[in-house]
Parts: sequence; structure tokens; C-alpha cells
Amino acid sequence: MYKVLVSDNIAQKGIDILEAAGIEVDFKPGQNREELLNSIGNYDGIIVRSMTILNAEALNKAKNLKVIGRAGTGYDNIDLDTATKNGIFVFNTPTGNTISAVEHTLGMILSLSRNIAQANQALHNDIWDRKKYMGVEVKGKTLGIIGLGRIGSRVAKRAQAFGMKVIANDPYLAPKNAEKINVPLLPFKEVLEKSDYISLHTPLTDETYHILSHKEFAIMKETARVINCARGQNIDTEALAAALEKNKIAGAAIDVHEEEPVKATNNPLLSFEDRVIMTCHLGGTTTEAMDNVSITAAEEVVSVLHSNLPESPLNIPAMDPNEFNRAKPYINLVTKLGNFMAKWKGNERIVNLEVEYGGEVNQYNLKPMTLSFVKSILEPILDDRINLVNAMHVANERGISLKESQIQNEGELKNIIKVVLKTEQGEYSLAGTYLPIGFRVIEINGLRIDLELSGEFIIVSYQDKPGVIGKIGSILGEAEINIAIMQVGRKSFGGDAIMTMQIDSKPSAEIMTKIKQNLDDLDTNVKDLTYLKI
Ligand SMILES: NC(=O)c1ccc[n+]([C@@H]2O[C@H](COP(=O)([O-])OP(=O)(O)OC[C@H]3O[C@@H](n4cnc5c(N)ncnc54)[C@H](O)[C@@H]3O)[C@@H](O)[C@H]2O)c1
Ligand SMILES: O=C(O)[C@H](O)COP(=O)(O)O
Repeated sequence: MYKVLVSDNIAQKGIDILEAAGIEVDFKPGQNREELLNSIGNYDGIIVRSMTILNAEALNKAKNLKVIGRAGTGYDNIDLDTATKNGIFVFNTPTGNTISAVEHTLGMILSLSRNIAQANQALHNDIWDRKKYMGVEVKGKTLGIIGLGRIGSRVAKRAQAFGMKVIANDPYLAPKNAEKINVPLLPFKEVLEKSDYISLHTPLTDETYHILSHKEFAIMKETARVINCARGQNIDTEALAAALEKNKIAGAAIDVHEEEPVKATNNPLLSFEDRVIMTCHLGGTTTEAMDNVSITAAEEVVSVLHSNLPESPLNIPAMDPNEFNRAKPYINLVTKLGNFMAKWKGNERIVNLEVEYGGEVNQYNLKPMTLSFVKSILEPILDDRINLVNAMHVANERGISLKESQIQNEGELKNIIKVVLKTEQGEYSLAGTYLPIGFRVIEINGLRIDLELSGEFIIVSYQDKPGVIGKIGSILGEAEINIAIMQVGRKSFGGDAIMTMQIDSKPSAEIMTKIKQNLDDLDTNVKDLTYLKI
């Protein structure tokens, strides 16, 4: 039975989904760090929001962990590199709280403009002061959005409906996406200089850490208002406090904080109660968003534990589930070719792997296929847990390089996948195809054959000579090993040849030695004689 830890608050609907799938759930929001570190090794899956810090210290103790589900968008609390090295799938649920974050941002903009929070607080303190809480209109003002993604673009649309002029900075967005919503993309500095409101909607990255600091506040209008519903560390809090202190800007609305939870001792912004409004990281906290992210996270954890790929993976290439289902035969084909190759030549020191894709397979995202191949090659060789997440990392660590390419498919077959293994001893190739009747090997080391891609095989590489087939046939016959199919491919008369036999039972080591001795007696220059079962 799988065990999943839910270490932050999620909606009950998510827990119900996990339990209905037969998973043992430990629901422990707010558990202390020590408890987490002591128990994390027991779990197959974890669902977190933004409060649980899954850094290297925690993940290196998570020996059984297969999947981390982030019920929400930002995943800066999860050390993706360590998760990847350790073969742990990580996904988020990036669309579930978008609208809530958008609406919260709009609420912050309006509240900041009209002093709603401050006036409310004053009234609760029995103070009626209409003059003090006079506001400004947003109509006709310029809103500068930093990060025009899911949330930023929707904030833009709603602000336009209020009659605001919206400009944005987003170096990673295709300009046509901004054009579609009538938002000019401008250089960062220009957005800061021109805006009356500056709203952050960037993820937390090395580049966006303190994206607003002293230098940036210095070039803003003195009437500018800053809104942060993205990540606390996007703003240098001390610099914002200094800018407010010197009246360099007019105000700020802050939902996310450098240190959470906010306390009087850790946040200088609390002393600007007339010009700063703060919420306790509420952007994604609505009934709807919580249901969305909790349900999706739970469904995805169940799905990943049952060997499916997550829909929004953060450490493997993304593949739409429909596409994944259609591509499954090719993922299976390349995996089977990898298994074949690993059993055939995996005992040699691998230097390079290549995968070539021909025909209709090329309509799919090839990355998951290539990763499946790398995994299938390494899995039988290494003791470590290898999966799609860490396959490339493990290959790199072992100095194995990888090449993926698309090839012209000129034959009658609708699809071909060719895999090439270069080792310190030699180079080997296999090509296969997927047909409605099953998977076939169509080429070994460049020699044409046609074999089902499952069962037990003997492969012999030798120099074409009369007598080889008869000799092997009679040795196997005497040992009562039935040959189901025998095929021989050769480059030319007397040239390199390959014989593959599909057999019904495993030959003993003595039989294999006998075959080798007999072929040596025929002087056939045997380069390879392998039994393998796939
Ligand atoms: N307050 C909340 O509760 C709450 C809720 C949801 C999301 N968030 C935060 O909001 C962030 C954005 O969410 P989203 O769904 O819109 O993500 P998204 O990925 O759709 O959009 C982020 C945008 O930022 C842009 N970007 C990245 N680096 C940038 C840079 N240096 N300068 C300018 N733009 C840059 C990206 O190109 C992208 O378009 C999340 O990462 C999360 O941290 C907060
Ligand atoms: O990135 C997010 O999804 C938001 O910041 C919400 O975070 P939370 O799940 O901790 O509310």
C-alpha cells in the first residue's frame, strides 16, 4: 500500500481521492521540520503547498519518495535538481489558482487606490475620516506588468476593462502573445519609469530575486504603487521600506513576503499602515482554487504512482495525456529496443547512445521516448533506481553522451526507431517498428532481418561460411532446444553475417561453449554469441 504525506492544508476532496485509490494518507499540515525530516523516508508521495520546504536535506532522506505534487503554482520551495537526481517526479497544478490570484491582484489594486483596507481598519477603531482616506481612480492610469504569463495576462485584461493602459515586460514571452491582448512589451526600465501601478507576476528565479530593489524604486514615479502577488523574494523588502520612507513611491500592496509568516519582528512594511496593505499569502486561497489544486494534485499523485506521467511535470518533458496515449506504442517500442540492447551489449562500457526516429513517430514529442530508451538501457545495468526523471542525469554522470535525430523513412514501414550503442569495444545497432500485429526487429547491426521483439534469442555475428546454420541447428536439436525461427542476414557472400534464432528454452552455458567451439572449428571468425531473453 502506498503512503502519501499531505504536509500543507489542502481541500478534503483531494484527501478523499487519495484514500479512494487505496492510499494511506498522513494529513499533517503545519508539522514541524524535525518531524518531517524524521518521517519523510516512509512516504511514496508528498503533496505540498508553499509552506513545506523540500530542499536537499529533506529530499536526500526521502528514500522511498516517487512523486511530489505541488498543489498550486510556484514551486520555489522544492529543490528540483535534487528531486531529479533522486528520480522523484515533481509536478505542479499551475492553472488551478490562476483566476484567484488574478482577482486578488485586482482587489489589491483597487483597495490600494481607494484606501479600502485602511478606512475599514479606522472604522473598526471608531474613526470616521473621509478626508484622510481620499483615493485615486485607476481609469486612465498606466499599469506595468512584470511577467505576462497566465496571471499577468489575465490581470492585464481586467485592468483594461477598468480603462487602464497596460504595458508589460516579459523577456521570455513571444511578442505575438502580448499583441493579442493589446499589451506593448517594453524594456524593464521603461515599464518602471512609465507606470502608475507596477504589478509583479514572475516566478521566483535567480533572475527575479529582488527584481525590485533600491535602483528600481529610484526610477519609479513618486506616485507609483507596487503590487506583489507573485513571490516575496521578488522584492527587496528593506529597499521597499526605504523607498516608502523617503516618499520615492506612493504605496504598496503585498500578498507574498520574504519571510512568511509575517511578524512585527521580521517585516519593516508593517510600520507603513497608511500606504501599505498586506495580506497573508491569500492569492490562491479561495474555495474554488483550493478545490481545483487539491483535486488535481491528488489525481496526479495517484496516476504517477500507477506509472503514468504527470500532466504538468516540472522535471521531465511535458506530454499531453492524449498524445502520451497515442505515442505509447512507440514508447514501448523504444523501451523494448533498449531492453534488447542492454541484455545484448549492456555488459560493455557504454560511451554513447543514439536514437533515430523515422516516419509517423516524428509527430510526437520525442523527448519522453528518448528518455525511455536511456532508462531501459541503464536500468538492468545499475542497481540505482532509474526512471524518466533521472535517466539523463545518471547517463551524464557516467559520461554517456546522447544523440537524438529524425531520419527519412523511405521504405514501406510507417514508423522506424533505430537505436545505436557505442561502447569501448564496438558499435551496435538495432532497428524496430511497431505494426498492428506487434513489435518487430527489422535490422541488427545494419543487416536486414524480421523478428518478433519478444522471447528468447541466440544472436551470432560471424563471417559468412557454409555449414554454420547446420552446425548450430544440430547442436541445439541434440540439446532438445526447439528453434522457433531462424534468420540470417549478411552483407555479401562471405562477408559479415548475423544469425538470430528465436528459441523455446534457454541453452546451458555448456551448449553455448559447444556452439562457439564448433564455429571456431569452421573458422567463421565469431565476433558475438549471445543468448538473451526479452
Ligand atoms: N499569491 C499567490 O497566492 C499566488 C498564486 C498563484 C501564483 N503565484 C505566483 O505567481 C507566479 C506566476 O504565475 P503564472 O501562473 O502567471 O506563471 P506563468 O509561468 O504563466 O507566468 C510567469 C511569467 O513570468 C515571465 N518571466 C519569467 N522571468 C521573468 C523576468 N525575469 N522578467 C519578466 N518576466 C519574466 C515568464 O516568461 C512568464 O510569462 C507563480 O510562479 C507564483 O510564484 C502566487
Ligand atoms: O504559487 C502558488 O500557487 C501560490 O503562491 C499559492 O501558494 P499556497 O498554495 O501556499 O497558497
